[in-house]
Amino acid sequence: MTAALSSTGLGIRFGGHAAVDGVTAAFGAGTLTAIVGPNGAGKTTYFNLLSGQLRASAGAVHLKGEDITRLSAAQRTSRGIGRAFQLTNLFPRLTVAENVRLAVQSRHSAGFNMLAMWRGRHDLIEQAEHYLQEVGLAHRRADVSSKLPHGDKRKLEVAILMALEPEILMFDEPTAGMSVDEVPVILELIRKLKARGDKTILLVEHKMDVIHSLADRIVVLHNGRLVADGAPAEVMASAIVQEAYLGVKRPAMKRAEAVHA
Ligand SMILES: Nc1ncnc2c1ncn2[C@@H]1O[C@H](COP(=O)(O)OP(=O)(O)OP(=O)(O)O)[C@@H](O)[C@H]1O
Repeated sequence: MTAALSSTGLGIRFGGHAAVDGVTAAFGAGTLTAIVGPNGAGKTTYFNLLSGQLRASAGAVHLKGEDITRLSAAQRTSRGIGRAFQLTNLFPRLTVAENVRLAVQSRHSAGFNMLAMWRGRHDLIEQAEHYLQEVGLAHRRADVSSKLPHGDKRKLEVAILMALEPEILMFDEPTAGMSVDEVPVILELIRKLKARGDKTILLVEHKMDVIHSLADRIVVLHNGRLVADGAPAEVMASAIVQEAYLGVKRPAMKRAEAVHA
């Protein structure tokens, strides 16, 4: 079966350094894959290559069989690749509701800049309200987004992503900087998206409990290379992961600590 999203020999060099080095992986529709690896392993760079923020110096990216390697990030978004950034896709001066409405609107019209068009479009307003309810931000609908606490900004980011209704959802450390009691809210949202069964979800994550509770599969990157790919239990038990990744937390793994640094 054709993968929803795949990379073949994907790579990029910064100067002489291969940040991502020949990564081949395929992500099936309805699956959630966690991308893990030590700091500097190339996870975010790999995400950037898949979503089009960076152009590959080698290899290809395919979306449902179509070669999208040369497409811009905006073209990939319009084809169904959605990514939650680290808060960079919020309009800080707009309210929470306006941010989500713009995302809904972008699916229904060409423009991002016509809040006036909302008059009379109760169907779109209701859709935006639905996503706000889903992420538990309805009570914040009139707040200016720049004034939100960090956790609420992350929830808003997820609401915006959901409102874009992408087929592929990419989350880069969605719970980073969140308080302990906020983390489950985001995890529940991702779990719900997964339960729909029609989304392909990629998640860069450091927290092992999060990975274990959500992932169908784990891809491990190390020094830009894919070093393991499989079911969570199998991958976490593999020697290469124990040494290269989990090793950073174990006293005997001085070498892995050096890699981590
Ligand atoms: N724009 C860039 N220019 C030069 N080097 C870069 C650039 N972006 C990333 N790198 C380098 O590429 C390597 C991979 O970085 P990347 O941020 O993808 O790792 P990561 O696995 O996401 O790390 P972390 O877990 O710390 O976020 C690192 O050595 C990093 O310094």
